Amino acid sequence: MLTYMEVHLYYTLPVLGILLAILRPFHSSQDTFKYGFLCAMAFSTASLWDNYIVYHRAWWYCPLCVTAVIGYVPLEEYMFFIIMSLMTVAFTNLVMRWHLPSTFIKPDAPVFKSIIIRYLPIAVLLSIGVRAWNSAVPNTHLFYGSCILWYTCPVLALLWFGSSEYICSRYKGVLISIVLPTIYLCWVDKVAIAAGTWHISLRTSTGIMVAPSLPLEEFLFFLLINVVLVFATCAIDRAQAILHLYGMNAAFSYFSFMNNSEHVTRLVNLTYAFYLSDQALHADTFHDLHTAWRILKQASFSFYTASAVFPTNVRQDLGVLYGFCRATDDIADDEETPVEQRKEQLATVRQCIYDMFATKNPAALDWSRYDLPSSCISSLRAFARLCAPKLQVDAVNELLDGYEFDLNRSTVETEADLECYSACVASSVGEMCTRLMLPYPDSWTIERARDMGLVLQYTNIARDIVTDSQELRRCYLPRDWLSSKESEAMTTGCVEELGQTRLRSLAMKLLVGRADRWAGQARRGIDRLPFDCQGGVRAACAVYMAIGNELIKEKGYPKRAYVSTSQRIWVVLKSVYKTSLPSTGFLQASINYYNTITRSSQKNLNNNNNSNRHKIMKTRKGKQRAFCLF
Ligand SMILES: CC(C)=CCC/C(C)=C/CC/C(C)=C/CC/C(C)=C/[C@@H]1[C@@H](COP(=O)(O)OP(=O)(O)O)[C@]1(C)CC/C=C(\C)CC/C=C(\C)CCC=C(C)C
Repeated sequence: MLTYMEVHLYYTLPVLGILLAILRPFHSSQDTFKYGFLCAMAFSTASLWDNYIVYHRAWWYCPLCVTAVIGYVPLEEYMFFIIMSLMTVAFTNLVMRWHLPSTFIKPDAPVFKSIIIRYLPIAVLLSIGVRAWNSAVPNTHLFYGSCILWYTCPVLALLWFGSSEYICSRYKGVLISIVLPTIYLCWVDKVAIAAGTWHISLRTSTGIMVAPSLPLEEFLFFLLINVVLVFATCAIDRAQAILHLYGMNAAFSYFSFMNNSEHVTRLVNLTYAFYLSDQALHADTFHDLHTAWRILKQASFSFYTASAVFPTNVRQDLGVLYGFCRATDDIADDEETPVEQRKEQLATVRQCIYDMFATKNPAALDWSRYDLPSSCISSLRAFARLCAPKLQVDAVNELLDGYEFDLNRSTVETEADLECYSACVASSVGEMCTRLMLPYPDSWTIERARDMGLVLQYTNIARDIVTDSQELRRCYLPRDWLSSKESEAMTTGCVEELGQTRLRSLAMKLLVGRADRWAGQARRGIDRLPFDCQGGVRAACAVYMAIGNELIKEKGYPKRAYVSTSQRIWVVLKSVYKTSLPSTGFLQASINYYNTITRSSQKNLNNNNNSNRHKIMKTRKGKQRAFCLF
């Protein structure tokens, strides 16, 4: 015999535990609201419904298999409402969280098609619900099945009203999220019925079996309840995305809303966003967001991969910030556009930023005033809407100063110049990222974020020594690290003249000799970020650091160190689950490199480099400080 509690202990709770463990690092306050709201709705409605059908003997349980009965229903059944809701919603999150909800909202879809998609199924569902209500006569064969239909169809009609197009856009994820939990729960049901834990009355059901010991009504129950849960998850994701995009960012501590009318307002906003059809939303708002998101997806697989780990709202903001940074960086870097024109465009961006931070409603600027490429205007509009209200203008202007340094092809003469340039283009980004994640960051945390920017920028430069020279005729290495002949080779694209060993030593000087100064302290800053953002930042930075790791593991010096997709995903998962990170490999690679260069003859290196490198390495003799980011 199998008790109902054993059904939970052997079949439902282990699966739920595994799902929640997998999702733990990705859990956000939005998820807390989703789980809490859907469990509360499922528990409250299912408790009443289940007591009604057990009262009419549609199914019953073996008295020896339950620990207690509340009303007409066993305690374990009430537990099942919560467990099933959590299981299906968690699985849906696992399947669908990797794509940004806003990218599935399409305000420019044809209105007529939208009306048909939205209202025709609603009419069908409501008519089924009414007919089922009339057919649900106790002690008849249609009673149980009809009760399932009148319980679920009206809810499905409501959910379809609030998210039909979104669900259609995500049909693959929706189908997977419905089918797999349904199959599993039907199997558990079959096992329990075969074991005699509970029994479905033939008096109130059709007697049609979908599989041995699995009545049609049970299959219908699990299928439709899972459809409700998945549709509800989609509806909440869509509504939250709309709220965030329109600045009505719903704080998800709804459970405290009783003592704060602001949260009631936000709950009302969430309901209003649920009610809005895609066509009622501004097409430009979503077009700008999709443009920024496409820039991230196409320009940096490292950051795009890592972005999937962040909570949805933060992910969206970081993606828009990336789109702004990339679109404006491309203005400075676009060699096909005359320098003077690029300088004018950069001045226009500065003016736009000035206007943006000078007004209370940055999204309402007159964008026709700014003569910039359309993708740049889109990125700026999305930036104005989602990022500007949370940022300080100084960091944005600092970034533009870095672009101006590049545009003027200013040279990096000393390490101080390199650090200053890197602070402009990377520390500013670290500061902006932090302000998007942490509404009121303290100055210490901001400084650590700025340090992290330096770490990534130095990695970037170490990776791009060859491509910067060959493609941009640029050299970001301090001139006082190089001989005049080497500087000449770098700025004329003849970087290969330096030789592999020299290039490696320069890269190592950047990574192990400089970047690691900031890496350790930057790490402590991550602990100050919101918990649901820490994994993402660790992942974003670790993916980037893996580039440096690859650089050091190479025998020669690669044209551009590359981390494979599978390796990026592995690094992200390692970072997120907080196991040992690439720095272990990085540490080992640095130790190997140190042993190699101290053991092997250094005759082929010039004296200048020798003294510098030995000076750097001497400080580490016996205590190989590696580039330990985490
Ligand atoms: C997860 C996610 C989407 C993060 C977005 C981060 C972001 C907004 C990056 C902007 C990158 C960018 C294009 C900046 C313009 C200037 C520039 C090129 C900077 C260099 C970046 C290289 O980016 P990418 O690899 O895409 O470009 P290339 O292919 O090399 O041309 C930089 C190396 C700077 C990157 C600096 C950061 C991302 C800041 C890191 C700091 C944090 C995330 C803050 C951490 C917080 C604490 C408290 C430690």
